[in-house]
Amino acid sequence: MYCNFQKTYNSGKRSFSIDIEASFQLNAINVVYGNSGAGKTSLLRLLSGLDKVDSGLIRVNKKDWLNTKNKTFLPSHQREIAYVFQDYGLFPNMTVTENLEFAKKDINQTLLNEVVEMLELETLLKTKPNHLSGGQQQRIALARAIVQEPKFLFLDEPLTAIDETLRSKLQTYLIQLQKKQKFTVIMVSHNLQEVLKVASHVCVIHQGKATSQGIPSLLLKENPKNTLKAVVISSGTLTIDVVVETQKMTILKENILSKNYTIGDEVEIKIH
Ligand SMILES: Nc1ncnc2c1ncn2[C@@H]1O[C@H](COP(=O)(O)OP(=O)(O)OP(=O)(O)O)[C@@H](O)[C@H]1O
Repeated sequence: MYCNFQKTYNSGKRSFSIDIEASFQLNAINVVYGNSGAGKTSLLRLLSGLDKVDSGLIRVNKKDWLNTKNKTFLPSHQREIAYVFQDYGLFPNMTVTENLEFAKKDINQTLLNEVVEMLELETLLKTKPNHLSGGQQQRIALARAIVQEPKFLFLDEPLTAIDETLRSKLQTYLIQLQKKQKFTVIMVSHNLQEVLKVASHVCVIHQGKATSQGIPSLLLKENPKNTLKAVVISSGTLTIDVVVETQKMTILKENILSKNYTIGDEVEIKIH
């Protein structure tokens, strides 16, 4: 997927311009990474056709989703995208089951059952979204997107409200599911650990521009001041392994006890 487009958002006296040239890998997990306000959500909305660009091109498999030169504009539903919004966008008047079943005609029951189990939704099925926590609603929004069996899954910070243990499990599930279903994921994240775990391609956004793109280890090289947070769970040598698709990368080995850390302390680790 290739895009090169421009858009200026205006609200009152403030304006924000996006000018992005980027490529995303098909049948892979791509992460859009950047600080708050960098333009990540805007990029996703423009790629999906929810917002219209001022000028530019989006080309997917030699087909134009958008080309302002010849006025091509494929509406969102024709791009075969399922979108998980930052505010979840669930139907408040429907139960969880109804929200999920409404997502697709002739829903794949096997996939639905698997997703309900993996996202731990069994006990929530008869409840309406406004009786649920943010993390629970986020899981339902993710489930609803997956059962649509889209070609493209656009995820805007889909796991932020979910506790760490379940988040890690869901990241692993997303990696496995992507390999099985072979869809293309474009996922917004500002969590470096998440990028390293799930992404095979990363696009870094800064002030509305794509500043670097490539495999996640490239991102680390280009941002050597990035840090990871870890909690000391045992004494001895601290080794952190990060699996990036086929690569295994040891970030740092150091004797933590020599620095007077004790079990339970949070440590920040610089990436070399
Ligand atoms: N419809 C709009 N009208 C005016 N300004 C907008 C509009 N949409 C986005 N912006 C501005 O564009 C900038 C980028 O917003 P965006 O939500 O894309 O950032 P982000 O990287 O996703 O941030 P976050 O991580 O905090 O969600 C912000 O300054 C925002 O105020």
